Amino acid sequence: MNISDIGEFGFIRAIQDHTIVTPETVTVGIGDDGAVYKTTPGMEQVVVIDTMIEGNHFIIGKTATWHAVGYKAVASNLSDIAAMGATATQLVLSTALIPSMTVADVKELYRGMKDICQVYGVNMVGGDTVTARESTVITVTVLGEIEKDKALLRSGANVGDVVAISHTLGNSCAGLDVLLQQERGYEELVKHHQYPQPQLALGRLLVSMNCHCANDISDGLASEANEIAKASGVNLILDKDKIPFSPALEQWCAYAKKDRYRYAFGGGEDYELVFTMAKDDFYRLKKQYDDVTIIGSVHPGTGMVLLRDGDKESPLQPQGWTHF
Ligand SMILES: Nc1ncnc2c1ncn2[C@@H]1O[C@H](COP(=O)(O)OP(=O)(O)O)[C@@H](O)[C@H]1O
Ligand SMILES: Cc1ncc(C[n+]2csc(CCOP(=O)(O)OP(=O)(O)O)c2C)c(N)n1
Ligand SMILES: [Mg+2]
Repeated sequence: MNISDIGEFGFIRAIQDHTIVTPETVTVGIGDDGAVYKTTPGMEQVVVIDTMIEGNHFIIGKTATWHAVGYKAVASNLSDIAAMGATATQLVLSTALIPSMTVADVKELYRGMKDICQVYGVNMVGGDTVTARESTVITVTVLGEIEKDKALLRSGANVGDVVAISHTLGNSCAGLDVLLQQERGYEELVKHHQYPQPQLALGRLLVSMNCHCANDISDGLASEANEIAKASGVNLILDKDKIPFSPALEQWCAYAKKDRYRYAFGGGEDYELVFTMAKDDFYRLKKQYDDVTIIGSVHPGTGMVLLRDGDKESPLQPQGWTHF
């Protein structure tokens, strides 16, 4: 059965179960002209949006399943919420779907979204449905909350801060290459590509540990580090040999003759956090959350990123994934 067989209202009926995870915050969910939800007194509201397009962001049967597409469409939004240091609360979305998409596939797409919403306590409170001619487009908006004046901004890096990242870089793009080249194995890399984990818990810890500045790594470290340098009006110096990689990525690079730095700087979709804070605060953080690594430092400057390789320093251009 296709979605054109059940119509728009049949479609909504098919997906509206299990959309509310924290009922105490939702007065009206799916089913009316608008959703009505409660906010926590004293908290500021945060809103983010991200779109995924078939062909550009995923190829069904080759780089993703519908379940993974749903999961990742929400994960990329939650990653932006994490980069602000906020908690996620509500979600609305717009789906442009091809009429010949099967009801089973749509249910898988929504199962992926509901699975990650369940993990992070986010309610799906509404959406919009239109038909697409050639490729599916999914736009998700997530709402979140943060204590007044505590949001982690790209503009907050201070001279003297360390620059650090969470976990390791490059796994998602390497996983994409594994899938596109139809190689076997490397499940860990493939999982990073299909099911990225938004760093919400770390974002909250960063807020509590006086972090000055954060950005999520959706377009590659080169691009995100340059955004911080520019927004903060400082220079970042990154040490090439301090960038951490997973053993799985190193194995893949050795096998496929790929450059791990190209993955880290320009790969994108890692959804790790890059952040800056005072060194003492970083070591306090490290005691509570070990999977963070110092990769550089913040210096007076005009908004550049310099990459230190041995005793050479050269500008790291903001090249990464862009849509144009
Ligand atoms: N089409 C658009 N219309 C309005 N604002 C936009 C548009 N695209 C991006 N922005 C805004 O520009 C800023 C920078 O976006 P970007 O660097 O792409 O963030 P991210 O990498 O987190 O998606 C954000 O505040 C974002 O909301
Ligand atoms: C089939 C396919 N080709 C290429 C990519 C790689 N890719 C697509 S979008 C993207 C960057 C992140 O997407 P964007 O929409 O810019 O996220 P944002 O920065 O807005 O969070 C990357 C690396 C992919 N995921 N799938
Ligand atoms: Mg964007």
